[in-house]
Amino acid sequence: MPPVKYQRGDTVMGRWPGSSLYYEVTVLGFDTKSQLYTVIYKDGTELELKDQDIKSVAGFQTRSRSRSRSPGRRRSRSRSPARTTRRSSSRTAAAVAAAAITESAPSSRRDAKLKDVVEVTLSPLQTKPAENNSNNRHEKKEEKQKEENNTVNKVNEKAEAQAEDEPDKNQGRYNLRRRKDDGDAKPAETRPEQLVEKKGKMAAPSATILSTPLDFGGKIGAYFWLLFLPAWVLFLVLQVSQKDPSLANFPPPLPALEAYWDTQALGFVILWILFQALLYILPVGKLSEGMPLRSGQRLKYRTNGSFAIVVSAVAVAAAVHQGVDLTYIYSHFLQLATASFLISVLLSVYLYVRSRYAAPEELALGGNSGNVVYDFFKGHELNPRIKNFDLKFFFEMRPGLIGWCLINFAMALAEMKLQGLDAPSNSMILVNIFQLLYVVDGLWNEEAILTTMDLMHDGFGFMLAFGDLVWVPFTYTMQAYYLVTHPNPLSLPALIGIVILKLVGFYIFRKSNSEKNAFRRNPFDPKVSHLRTIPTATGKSLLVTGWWGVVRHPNYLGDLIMALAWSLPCGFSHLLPWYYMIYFIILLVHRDSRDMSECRRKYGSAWDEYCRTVRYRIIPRVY
Ligand SMILES: NC(=O)C1=CN([C@@H]2O[C@H](COP(=O)(O)OP(=O)(O)OC[C@H]3O[C@@H](n4cnc5c(N)ncnc54)[C@H](OP(=O)(O)O)[C@@H]3O)[C@@H](O)[C@H]2O)C=CC1
Ligand SMILES: CC(C)CCC[C@@H](C)[C@H]1CC=C2C3=C(CC[C@@]21C)[C@@]1(C)CC[C@H](O)C(C)(C)[C@@H]1CC3
Repeated sequence: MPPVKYQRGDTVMGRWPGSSLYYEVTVLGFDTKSQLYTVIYKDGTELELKDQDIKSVAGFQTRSRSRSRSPGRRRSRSRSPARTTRRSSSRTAAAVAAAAITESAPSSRRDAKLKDVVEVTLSPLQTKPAENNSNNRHEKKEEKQKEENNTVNKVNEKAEAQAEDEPDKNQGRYNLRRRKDDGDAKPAETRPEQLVEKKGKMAAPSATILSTPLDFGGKIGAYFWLLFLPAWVLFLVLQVSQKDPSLANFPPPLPALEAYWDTQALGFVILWILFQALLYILPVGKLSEGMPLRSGQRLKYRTNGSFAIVVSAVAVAAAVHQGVDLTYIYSHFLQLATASFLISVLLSVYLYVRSRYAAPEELALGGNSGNVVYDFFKGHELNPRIKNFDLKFFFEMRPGLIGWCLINFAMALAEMKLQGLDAPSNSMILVNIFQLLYVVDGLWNEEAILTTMDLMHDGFGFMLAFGDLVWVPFTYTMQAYYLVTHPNPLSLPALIGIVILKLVGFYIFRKSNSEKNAFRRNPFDPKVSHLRTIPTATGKSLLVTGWWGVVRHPNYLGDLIMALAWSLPCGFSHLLPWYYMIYFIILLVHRDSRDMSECRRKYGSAWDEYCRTVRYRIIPRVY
């Protein structure tokens, strides 16, 4: 094995893909497996380069002073992938990297240019594992399509682009591998000392595993959240079960210890999860491909969520028909929550233990700090699987999500029973239908979850396990639970107004999520190919018109409008049914800033350009 020439933190000259230009870069790490250096350009763009595409700074500085080309000339040789419009061209990745220096010339500059061209053209295709061949073909096609898509959008640049097209078209052939763009976001502003270096158990001896900066208050924060989140759910469950759940009755009295436990409740939760697991593994429905991983691999997911919810609904209806009293869920809410919590803890422990044996490329960079508690909380392994059974996907989309609808339905039955009604109240019907629509839509468009942050970037640990099994089913049902004993009759105009609000929110949410998903899957898709984009150095582009040109997270806007429509049917007597709305604002604002810094790290100046073009984050002209 050749020695590792450059060390983490070294400043060297890295070739810009598809050109003979070299820029000053900092080495972030070396992957012994792929034999590639991860380097960061001055504008924050990260790429993976081969050893022969890196040169020491010393030789360059002397030569470049006498031989630097004019920017115009430089541009005609190489088009920065992070450039789309004339306006942006001066600021983008390569251009911003102040230290752009032309290729060193061993004897004469012409020879050097020639040498470069030959070097690049003859560079062999990067060979990938045989089992990925079809995927690779797909990826290449997709990349080509992306490139074409970008070219179509660059109206102002047509002439310039023509002259520059060749290097980009050939990019797939160069051995200058692009930094993969799935989950390997590393901090643009990261200086080597900020990077966490860790040797994975199964890693080759010198493999450097990078981790993104800590989130959620770091290591101390992880302790806090581990204690706070279960305590908060307990508080909500106890508070909502009070006759008067107002803040005047805070804190709710703690029940005796034995009141938390019911073995039958644990049995029901386990049965429910197993039932959902059975539906998930049935060879029914589509097999969808996830986004490319750091290893280049694309996982396959069984996206049969609609099938699962339909079968679940039939099973529940059959059970009710057979005389099963679903109001048990209402009367044993605390015990069911405790049982689910226990399962989420056991699941998280299992996930953490198995993650210790995972290969480095299987780890989530966000949960790879080296601190046991933080990594346990945030999720260490990106896509834990038992054979083809994807644990993160399954738990995020099935038992808790479908369980949420089951609990809401049980609350409607409990309302009828306790209030002596023949049918649920209007408010209860609205809450049930609205949230059912949300879940059914999520399952119907299950494939779209594969391009969300959780699936692409976040590891599977306590946060998501608890979120999926406890948080979603036992706190998202707060409105329905509240309505069981706190009726809130709605006037017809109020009802119509709330329905309209929900539909508006749903429209924005669905359209924007589908637009991004369609674009990420195939930028050449006629549904999205007319949209303008900003290319980035990773090969992915960013939408700047359509929904993603209105605000940076149009899907969050739609989701928040829907959340408002879920709380309104409960009226204004108490704060508790508004809990979801308040929590959701905090969650989405935090998620937005997490995503902002991830994208800044991934896309460098292309992201800045996007933010300059699309100025507001979630609410147009407000935030
Ligand atoms: N009910 C609930 O409890 C929750 C619901 N949600 C909902 O789930 C859905 C998914 O949300 P979430 O996973 O947070 O994030 P998004 O689906 O918004 O995904 C963000 C990613 O989209 C890509 N992206 C960002 N901007 C652009 C652009 N201009 N063009 C193309 N791609 C872009 C980036 O990934 P890349 O470039 O790498 O592809 C970015 O990391 C949302 O609708 C949200 O409201 C989320 C959390 C909780
Ligand atoms: C416990 C923590 C404080 C927070 C945990 C957050 C999780 C509960 C959420 C993170 C992202 C989620 C998504 C959905 C449910 C909530 C969690 C898991 C989602 C499946 C709901 C249905 C939607 O249609 C969706 C877009 C598929 C959602 C994806 C994100």
